[in-house]
Amino acid sequence: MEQRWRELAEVKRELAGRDWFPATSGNLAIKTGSEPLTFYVTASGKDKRKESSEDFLLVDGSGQPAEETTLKPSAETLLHIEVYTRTNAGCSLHVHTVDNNVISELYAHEGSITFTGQEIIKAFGLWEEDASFTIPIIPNHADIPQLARVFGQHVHEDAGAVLIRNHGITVWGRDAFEAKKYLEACEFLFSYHLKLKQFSAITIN
Ligand SMILES: CSC[C@@H](O)[C@@H](O)C(=O)COP(=O)(O)O
Ligand SMILES: [Zn+2]
Repeated sequence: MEQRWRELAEVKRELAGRDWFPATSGNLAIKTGSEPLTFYVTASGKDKRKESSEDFLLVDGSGQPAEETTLKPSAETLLHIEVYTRTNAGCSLHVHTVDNNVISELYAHEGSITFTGQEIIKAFGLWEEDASFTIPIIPNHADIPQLARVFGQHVHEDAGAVLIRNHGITVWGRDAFEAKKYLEACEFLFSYHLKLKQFSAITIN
């Protein structure tokens, strides 16, 4: 089987092991060609914890299947297209977790959340002692083309992350390794932040 398929299957297996695909949520993509754009994306509506030869399908730059298939591309394929048309990223990952949903709700009114003073920020390639990492938070538009347009306004670098309010996070990187590293660092920061908030509240009250 093709190398890119195997890489994406490996990422999917690891994220499933973390239980980051509740209730069929989540979708993953990996670029296979740039001119013209083609990428593998998860098939829509499946339990992403399960593994099969029908987990991914190849799509083109408009999100249509690039080969004969009965599979439907992820409902959120347009977001992955934003990543691949605006940057040189090679892999994009979207997961729903309780932590990323709670963080997105808590900081939605600010439009972003910024982390600083944490060693794990180095995972984003930020090595200075006072480095900070900001993740934009966008509204969860039901209309996917509109969601993709708003999402695309925050996609500038080859690696990055955007939270969708009470929905989930989409993270991308130059390759599968970097995208997964970013995702794990984001979820680490969310979990840390929520725990700290909870313990601080208990101590104060
Ligand atoms: C029940 S999960 C909600 C879905 O609408 C969506 O947000 C999601 O992440 C999975 O959609 P999919 O079409 O399977 O890629
Ligand atoms: Zn989703």
